[in-house]
Formats: sequence, structure tokens, C-alpha cells
Amino acid sequence: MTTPTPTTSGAAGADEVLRVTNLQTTYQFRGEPVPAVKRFALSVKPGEIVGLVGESGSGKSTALKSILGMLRPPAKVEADEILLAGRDLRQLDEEELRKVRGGEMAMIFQDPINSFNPSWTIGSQFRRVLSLHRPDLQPKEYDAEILRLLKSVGIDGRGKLKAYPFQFSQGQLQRIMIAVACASNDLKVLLADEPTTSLDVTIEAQVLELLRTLRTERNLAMVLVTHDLSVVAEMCDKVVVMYAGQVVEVADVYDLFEKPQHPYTKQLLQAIPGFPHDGERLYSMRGAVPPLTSDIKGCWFADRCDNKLGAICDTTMPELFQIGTAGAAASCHRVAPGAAQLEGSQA
Ligand SMILES: Nc1ncnc2c1ncn2[C@@H]1O[C@H](COP(=O)(O)OP(=O)(O)OP(=O)(O)O)[C@@H](O)[C@H]1O
Repeated sequence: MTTPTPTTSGAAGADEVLRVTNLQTTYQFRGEPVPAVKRFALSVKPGEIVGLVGESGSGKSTALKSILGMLRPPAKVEADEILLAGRDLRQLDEEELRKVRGGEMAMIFQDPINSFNPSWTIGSQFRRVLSLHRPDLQPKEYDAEILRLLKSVGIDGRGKLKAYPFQFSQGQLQRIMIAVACASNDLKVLLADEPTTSLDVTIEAQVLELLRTLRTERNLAMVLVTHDLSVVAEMCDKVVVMYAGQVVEVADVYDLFEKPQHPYTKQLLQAIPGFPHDGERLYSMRGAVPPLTSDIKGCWFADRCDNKLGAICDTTMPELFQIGTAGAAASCHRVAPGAAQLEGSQA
């Protein structure tokens, strides 16, 4: 089976700021290997927002943490490529990687309170980040820069530098976390792991607007993990759908909603309230994601699929087949070249 490279064909493109190929991440649980991410690939251009969607446990957070080099043994991360602006992060030592994290690539999380040290003031935590990632500044310039960065995310920081994280609301903390993540002038890629899940809808809208503004003003690339397909529709240019640790579909955001290719994507869309038939009973996907330790030879979605092609779905794992030339792909035998001939003869 060929290694899937879903979003690009051939060598790394000059227009990609992040390129990941054949990422595999394995945790250890009670002495057993848990393959949480398999055959994962991603390609992001400057200024592009790529959505990463899939059920809980499908490996979205693990993929982001693996890309940023955040996982420690016994977790094992392997990849053919993790290229950031053409530089392979797998070749860097720990000190160089530390500079990349928060420098050229940063991550924001669902629960901002856990991203701050509760016993340090916001000012001290911010100053530490500037000391690591802003060699252009003298320490006496830090506070003015922190106030500028806080203002850029809509927070009047004056008087707030001496405050502790618990003295801010969730929405304020999320914006401060974004300001911290964007403190580096070298930032190229922002990895956002459910950044609005813990916020109420009005604050969510503000944070999404802020992310869009940052993308436009700084030409930032983003990978946005979310459960919420309406956030995907509003924010993303491209979508990567994951199921049981694997990429099952990559598509332009319009194509994903208009003509999803993978049966899992179709069923995910059916599960959106009101989509596609308002007033009908909410669709619920039958079955459950198989345990990641399962020994499945065929398609991992076969047991839940409403649209199986035939026996091949149970016996042969589908490759991530390219669809057209724009980087779209789906891991389904139905989109394989020659699928039409298989239909009927396989059933
Ligand atoms: N430290 C760990 N040790 C063992 N298994 C882990 C560890 N962290 C995550 N896992 C497992 O890896 C799989 C992928 O988890 P991950 O958090 O990446 O999924 P996710 O798609 O981000 O889920 P969610 O949307 O709920 O955050 C899950 O089965 C999870 O239980």
C-alpha cells in the first residue's frame, strides 16, 4: 500500500508552510501499545485555515501534539516528514524544538485556565514568553509590548499585569492565551485545539472573529480542531476528517458540505441538527468506533457504514485515494479507480 499524501501530490510545495506525512503516534496503556494516530497527513498553506474534525477519540489532539513535539515517552511519534516552512522538525534537538514551540508554531487549548500557571501573574507569564521568543526586545520594553498584545486581542491590560489567571473570565483568558501564542514575530502556524468549546456563544463568536483577523493581518496558517461543523463552515478553507486515528477524507470546505465522499463524512453531516431535512428526527450514527487496538484488516468504518461496496470493505483497508487534482482525497473503496466494476460483483 502506498503512503497516503492526501493534500498534495509529489514533493513538498513551496506554498506549504506545514507539511506532515505518514504520522504515526502510539501511546502505551497498561503495557499495551495504543495506535492513536495512523497514516496521518496534512498540508497547510500560509493564511489557510484547515479544520480537523472527527468523533471524540479520533486522534485530533494527538495529531496536533505530535506535530508540535509535545509528547514524551512512552508515547512514540514517527513520521516521514514534519516540515515547518521547509525545515524538518524531526531533525531538531530539544533546544531547537523549544524555540519552535511558541516561536514559529504555537498551540492554544480548549481550557485556557489550565494553560496558565495559577500562582503566577499574567504579567510574569507573559514576560517569560517574551524573554524566550522576542530577542528584539529589552526587558524594560516587555510591559509596553504586553499591553500592546493584550490590546490587539481586545483586552485593556493596564492594571491586569498584576492579576492572576483566576481573576479573568474564560473568554478573557482564551484571548490572553491567543495573545501569548501570537507574541512571537516569527509565528507561522497556530494549532488551535477546540479553542471555543468552553465558551458561550457570544464569546465564541468574538474569539472566532479574532482568529480570522489574525489570519488576515499576519497571514497565519491555522489548524483548527473542532467538534462543531458550523465552526468549520464559518472558519475553514479546507477540512481533514479523522476516524479511529486515520484520515478518511480531505476536501475543500464547500465540497465537504456539498458533496462529501466518505460515508463517515456523510453520516457526520446527517447528524447535524436540521441538516439536511429540518423537522426530521435527529440522525444518530449506529455502532461505535472500534477500539484502537483492534486487528482490523479492512476499512475501520465498515461495521457502521450505510454504503458498503462489498466484501472488499471487510478484507482490504482502502488507501487514501486522490479525487481530482486539487488535493481532495477519501479513504473509501467507492472512490477508488475501478470501483464501478467492483460494485455488484462484490456484493
Ligand atoms: N496519554 C495517553 N495514553 C494512552 N492513550 C491516550 C493518551 N492520550 C490519548 N489517548 C487515547 O488516544 C486516542 C486519541 O485521543 P485524542 O485525545 O487525540 O482524540 P481526540 O480526537 O482529540 O478526542 P477529543 O475530541 O475527545 O479531544 C483516544 O483513544 C485516547 O483515549
